[in-house]
Amino acid sequence: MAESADVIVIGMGPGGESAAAQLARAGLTVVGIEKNLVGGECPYYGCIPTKMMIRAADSLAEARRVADLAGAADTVPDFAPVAKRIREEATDTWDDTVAVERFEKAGGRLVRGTAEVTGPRTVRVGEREFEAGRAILINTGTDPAVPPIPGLAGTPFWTNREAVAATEAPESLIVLGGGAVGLELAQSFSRFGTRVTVLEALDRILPLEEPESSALVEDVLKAEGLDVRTGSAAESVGHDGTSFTVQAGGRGLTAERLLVATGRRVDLERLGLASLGLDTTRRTVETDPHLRIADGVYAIGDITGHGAFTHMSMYQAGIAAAHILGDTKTAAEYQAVPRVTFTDPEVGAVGLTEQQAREQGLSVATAISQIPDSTRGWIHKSGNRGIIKLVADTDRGILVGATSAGPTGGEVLSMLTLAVHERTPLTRLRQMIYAYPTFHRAVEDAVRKLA
Ligand SMILES: Cc1cc2nc3c(=O)[nH]c(=O)nc-3n(C[C@H](O)[C@H](O)[C@H](O)COP(=O)(O)OP(=O)(O)OC[C@H]3O[C@@H](n4cnc5c(N)ncnc54)[C@H](O)[C@@H]3O)c2cc1C
Ligand SMILES: NC(=O)c1ccc[n+]([C@@H]2O[C@H](COP(=O)([O-])OP(=O)(O)OC[C@H]3O[C@@H](n4cnc5c(N)ncnc54)[C@H](O)[C@@H]3O)[C@@H](O)[C@H]2O)c1
Repeated sequence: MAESADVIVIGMGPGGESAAAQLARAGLTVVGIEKNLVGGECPYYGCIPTKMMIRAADSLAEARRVADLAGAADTVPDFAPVAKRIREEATDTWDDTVAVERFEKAGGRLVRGTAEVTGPRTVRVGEREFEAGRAILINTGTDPAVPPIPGLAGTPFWTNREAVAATEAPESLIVLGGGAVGLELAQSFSRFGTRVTVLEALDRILPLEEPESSALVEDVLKAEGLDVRTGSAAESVGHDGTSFTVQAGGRGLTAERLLVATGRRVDLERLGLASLGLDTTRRTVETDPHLRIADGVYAIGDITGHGAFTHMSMYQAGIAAAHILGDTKTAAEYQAVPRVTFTDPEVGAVGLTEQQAREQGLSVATAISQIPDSTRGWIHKSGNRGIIKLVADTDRGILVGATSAGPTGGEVLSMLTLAVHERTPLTRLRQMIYAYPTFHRAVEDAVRKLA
């Protein structure tokens, strides 16, 4: 006989966990189904452990800047404290007991296993059947995509999941993919002494961001000694028991480790979405403004295709949970989706890129200011590379997109996110007071240039 609950949450990623707890606290009976770890990719294999690596790697880079600014500092990189932090503070050695207890304390019931949707109100986990009285909420996220490169399958390559479990920095590393995962890990390991090569198939790294951001980060990485090759897809991979060999662009590269960071994949077929009459060959599911993919079935997070970020998953969780609880007014808005790639310099961006704005037929004006030309950037000196780029819709007199790359670029982004979100008139941005000497004063410079 089917076990019943008001709401069944499939996949307890950041958004699933949050929505499930909200709904349980509101008094609904909630079953959360998770096949691996409650909390999902972000705390155990993604955001948190990688940002711990970045924090440590950046401290090494900052110490190396002492020579330019304040005398001398010797650094002796040691990966052991990072590995220890990731195990003990971030992941409890990949144990989710604390998260499970938190969910149960909120009133939820956790079921371990792989769930499959079998109908608009029914879910199967192995031999067990579940029936949802009110809703099914899907938050199953993504897995690393592994390209079909000859020789790759069967080798002991890393994805982000193995990379964050490293106990030492490898002597050498080849990174396939110059997106956020590849670059954050490439720069971190390099700062610990790893010899790093990045192979990006397209003609620039960070291809989803502004070309100026791609050029900036490529420049900085190369100056730090990373070998960054764009327009360079791996043709074959080999492993001799000790090291990897990668053929790319007619040349052979060798390294102790290989990191595959070439994007993510979803399997809507295995999730059973055909039972809802949905097309399971797609890479994402189509949601309505309340995150419904069918009557009474909600989807949130990476699988919705609105940005594979924890903040998106959490944002959508709030809207879906509210709708399940009867709030039919609050709807998802996506005109100001912020994102930050935590390289040094950080690349923050919100809304549309210039190319996206032009493709939408907007009447576009752009302006760029250089962080080193700002007073704060000039004072900062070492490690001051960065830009502010604004993308305006001149018909409406508002910003539709912006990039904030530089030291604390992700933090400076906040005011630009607010401006895009609130559609603040450019005239008002011109009239506001920007504190001196901050990095965000470079925004004022760019706003003036737009005029
Ligand atoms: C290396 C790395 C670094 C990242 N850094 C950042 C960052 O700094 N900032 C940021 O915002 N984002 C970052 N991300 C992205 C972020 O991790 C994801 O966007 C975030 O985890 C939200 O994903 P999600 O909610 O869709 O679900 P996920 O976190 O992917 O969780 C989905 C859960 O569902 C479970 N599941 C899947 N299928 C089933 C099933 N059939 N039955 C039961 N359970 C199932 C999985 O086991 C998993 O626990 C990073 C990602 C990576 C890989
Ligand atoms: N700071 C953050 O918020 C953060 C950090 C990491 C990941 N994420 C999220 O996780 C998702 C996955 O990140 P990702 O970096 O794996 O994916 P991505 O899609 O951002 O980048 C993958 C890169 O690999 C390249 N590529 C694809 N196939 C290749 C091949 N065979 N050889 C060489 N290059 C190849 C692509 O052109 C692309 O540039 C992203 O969508 C991102 O939103 C976010």
